[in-house]
Amino acid sequence: MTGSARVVSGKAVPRGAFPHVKVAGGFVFVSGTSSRRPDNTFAGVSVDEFGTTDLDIRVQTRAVIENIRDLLRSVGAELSDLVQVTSYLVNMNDFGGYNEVWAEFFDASGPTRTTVAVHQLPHPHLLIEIQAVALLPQGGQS
Ligand SMILES: O=C(O)C/C=C/C(=O)C(=O)O
Repeated sequence: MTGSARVVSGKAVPRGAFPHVKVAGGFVFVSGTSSRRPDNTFAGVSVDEFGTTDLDIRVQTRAVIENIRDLLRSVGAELSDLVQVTSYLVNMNDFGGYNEVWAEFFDASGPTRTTVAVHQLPHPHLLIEIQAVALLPQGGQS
């Protein structure tokens, strides 16, 4: 297969036969990433004793970006190396909270971005998933 693919230890295991990251042609391709933790719980999700579920777009967005940061670091790249991002929201009413947290990490010199709403993500507690491409810096692990 083309490129160098990695499943990164210490991160939530992919829920299918695909890697977290693939380095190819000098770029790092990051698979769709959620707020899922290594123990398969989710940041930004709380359920009370009655089963009432609270989903927090700000917490989920921050966790997704931090998960992508960790995946990039596994090959020697950083968030500042991102060149293109696609974000998937299940509800565009979350756009404001998502955008607010985004701006804690990036400004208009950062990656190009496209945000779309999708019908569903791979778990009902997910509000957001992000897929990204970074330029592998000199000294990164291809
Ligand atoms: O890994 C997750 O929690 C969410 C992302 C899943 C995918 O994008 C996928 O399985 O293709």
